[in-house]
Amino acid sequence: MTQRFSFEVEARDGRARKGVISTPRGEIRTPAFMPVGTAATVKAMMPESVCATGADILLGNTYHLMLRPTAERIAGLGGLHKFMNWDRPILTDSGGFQVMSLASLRKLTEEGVRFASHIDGSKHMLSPERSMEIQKLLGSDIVMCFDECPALPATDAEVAKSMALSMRWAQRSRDAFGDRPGHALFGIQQGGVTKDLRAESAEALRAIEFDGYAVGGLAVGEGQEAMFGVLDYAPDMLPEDKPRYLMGVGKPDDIVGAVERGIDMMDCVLPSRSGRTGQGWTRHGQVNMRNARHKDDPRPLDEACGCPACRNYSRAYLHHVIKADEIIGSMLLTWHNLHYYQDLMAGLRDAISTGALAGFVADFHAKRAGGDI
Ligand SMILES: CNc1nc2c(CCNCC3CCCC3)c3nc(N)[nH]c(=O)c3cc2[nH]1
Repeated sequence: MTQRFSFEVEARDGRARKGVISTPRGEIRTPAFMPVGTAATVKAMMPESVCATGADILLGNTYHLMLRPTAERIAGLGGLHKFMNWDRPILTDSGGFQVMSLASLRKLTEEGVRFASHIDGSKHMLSPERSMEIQKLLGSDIVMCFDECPALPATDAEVAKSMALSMRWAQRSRDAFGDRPGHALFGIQQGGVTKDLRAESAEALRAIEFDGYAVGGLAVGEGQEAMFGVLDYAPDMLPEDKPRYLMGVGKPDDIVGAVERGIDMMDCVLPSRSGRTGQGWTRHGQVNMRNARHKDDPRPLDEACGCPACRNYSRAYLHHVIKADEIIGSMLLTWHNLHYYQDLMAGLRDAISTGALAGFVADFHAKRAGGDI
């Protein structure tokens, strides 16, 4: 087991890369999908179940954990890994994005963001320095810079101003992070959908030097076409030998398109959140298990899936427990969705290592019937 953080690209197919990130807490096979564990739990999943789906790393959340139970309490109890019984790598987001989407009474200044908790209205402040301190208290293996993600629609001037602030915050994050062997700090590229601003942001981050680089500021409502338009150039502006993390993405077809464009890591609440609402994601497309047509269907959700839900239960049963709002409904569909996402990542990794990505992608799209199946 290494005491350092490192990334090795093992194979390429076009712009896509297959590789491995080595950390003191274990290896991360890339391209990787990272399940989201916002409040120190991947909702409806035991940690051993998350591991069984094939996930090498999960996400924690500075914003939620600083409010409840607080980072100091988690540190006092041995850190986030021990607290949530997950001894593999954890990446934590820096909190800025969640403040802007969840908190109220927000005041943004050069210093940082003052806000009121969405839980109890108490007053808090996040800054690059405070975010680094919280992520250190949590003990996360991959720390994200404290940044500002502009809400769309935004003018070029607003995007430029926000990106410049994020780059100053990136320097302050780097300075506050210090030297923590075995722990990584990732910079976050901003710049909206404007190529010149994306280039300026990439140059600013290169000059500061990070262990990995995220493409931020996307999946905020711009749509897949505009997102792919940015991914047609933005990842290649970032250092080729470091991991590239596309934040907040996405649906299965978003993931396939992002991997084709050189992305190595992704996270999204979709498979877990939609699992709780009865949405199943399969190789043939999306299935709404609340639909009455499943009432008498003895078949599994996905014949070709090896997850516990598909091995041991019928669509009729899944439909019943979802409609009855039984807890096992969320458990089974979340498990299935996370298992499917990891199956997809394993397929992408295999395809890249055998130079067969184009065929894999063609087959992926051919299998997906339109609409519900
Ligand atoms: C869903 N779309 C989207 N998400 C973005 C996120 C959040 C990624 N997911 C984090 C987990 C979710 C809760 C706990 C951690 C972004 N985060 C940052 N810091 N910066 C972005 O530009 C940024 C941009 C994002 N776009």
